[in-house]
Amino acid sequence: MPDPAAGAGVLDALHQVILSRRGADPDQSHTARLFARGRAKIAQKVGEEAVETVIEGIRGDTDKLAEESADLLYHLLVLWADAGLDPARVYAILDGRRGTSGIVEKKNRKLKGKAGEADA
Ligand SMILES: N=c1c2ncn([C@@H]3O[C@H](COP(=O)(O)OP(=O)(O)OP(=O)(O)O)[C@@H](O)[C@H]3O)c2ncn1[C@@H]1O[C@H](COP(=O)(O)O)[C@@H](O)[C@H]1O
Repeated sequence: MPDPAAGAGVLDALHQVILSRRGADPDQSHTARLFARGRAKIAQKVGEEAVETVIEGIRGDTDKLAEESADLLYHLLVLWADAGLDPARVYAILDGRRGTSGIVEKKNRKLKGKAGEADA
């Protein structure tokens, strides 16, 4: 039964389940099947789910957008696990950006790029 009050902790719980599927039977676990098919296939699935999410976002059906977003997040977590990326690193990056406007961040990135060109 889905918990309507479930928060982002769901992602941590899912990450743990995904890690537990490494080396599991691909006939019993979809995650194990993805791991067995390899990084390129997992990445392809992330791309497909991203496109489906974009389509539902444009259509504006929030039920379908929520479903596709869940598929996207699941496959993204599988990709992170396969690549050995701890989700905490992504969360730390997001957390580090808190309070910095995206517009300011983009300007700083451009300035850093120009400084790098001048150094070269
Ligand atoms: N959140 C998900 C989740 N979201 C989507 N999917 C599966 O992803 C698959 C997507 O189907 P598609 O036809 O798009 O992809 P495909 O079967 O790889 O086929 P092709 O693209 O190759 O044609 C479906 O089988 C979905 O069930 C998921 N499978 C698992 N989880 C979570 O992972 C946990 C562990 O699952 P298992 O590893 O299967 O035990 C589950 O308890 C869930 O919490």
